[in-house]
Amino acid sequence: MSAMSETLLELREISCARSDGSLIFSDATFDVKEGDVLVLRGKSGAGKSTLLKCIAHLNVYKGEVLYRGRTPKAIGVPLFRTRVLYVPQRPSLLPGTPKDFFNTISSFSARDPKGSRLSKKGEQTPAPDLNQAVEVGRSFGLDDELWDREWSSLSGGESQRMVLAVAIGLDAAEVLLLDEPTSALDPQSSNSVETYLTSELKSPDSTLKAIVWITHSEEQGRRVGTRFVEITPDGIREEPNVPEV
Ligand SMILES: Nc1ncnc2c1ncn2[C@@H]1O[C@H](COP(=O)(O)OP(=O)(O)OP(=O)(O)O)[C@@H](O)[C@H]1O
Repeated sequence: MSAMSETLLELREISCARSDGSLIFSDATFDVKEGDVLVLRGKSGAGKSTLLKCIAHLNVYKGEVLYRGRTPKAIGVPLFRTRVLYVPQRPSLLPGTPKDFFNTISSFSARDPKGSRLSKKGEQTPAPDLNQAVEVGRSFGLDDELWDREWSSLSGGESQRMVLAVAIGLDAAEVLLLDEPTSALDPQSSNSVETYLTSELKSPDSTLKAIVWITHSEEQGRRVGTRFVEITPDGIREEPNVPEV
């Protein structure tokens, strides 16, 4: 293995405009390295969700995003999106069941147009396993039967945990882009999500290597974060690491 803290993402002068041409934010330039939990903060409407969607190539933007030194287009956008996975805050508009959703995304992850360049040397990328996602769901307190329910029939907190269980169970993402992942959860469920994600990140066998995490909770930010980036109208700045109290 090469040295620790490999660079996974490089953002270079990302800016994003509204349809009227006014800028939502500009000059987002930072790297995401292995082991980072980069907490993204800012007022409501500052552009946090928009920035995550730009990183995932789900929004039109100016500037450049590189994943392991390559552009999303060079990798193939559907595959790139499984490696750098945006996890929405509200999945309620999805059609079908969580199981359907898992299978649809699995098919993107299996479709690897550039062959083995992204997988570990000599290894075939294994097909995602629904059982693994169901396992993760159990650790978040989700009953197995929920996988066959329509998204629209799940509670806000159930669907929020379900989307996370899918994202982790796919076992394809090296970087998760989490958009207020526990906003609808009670403290206990929220804690199980935090614990699961941070221990996954520390496990050497895990595919997951870094997280960009939007939260409005200072406390949660302090519990999970290793780096802190704030979006303000004046620009995007990284804050010095606040020492543990
Ligand atoms: N599709 C869109 N069309 C027009 N404006 C948009 C669109 N998406 C986002 N915006 C605007 O871009 C700005 C940033 O929105 P965004 O959702 O990224 O903010 P946020 O920081 O994530 O906010 P919150 O904390 O409330 O979730 C807002 O002014 C929003 O109204």
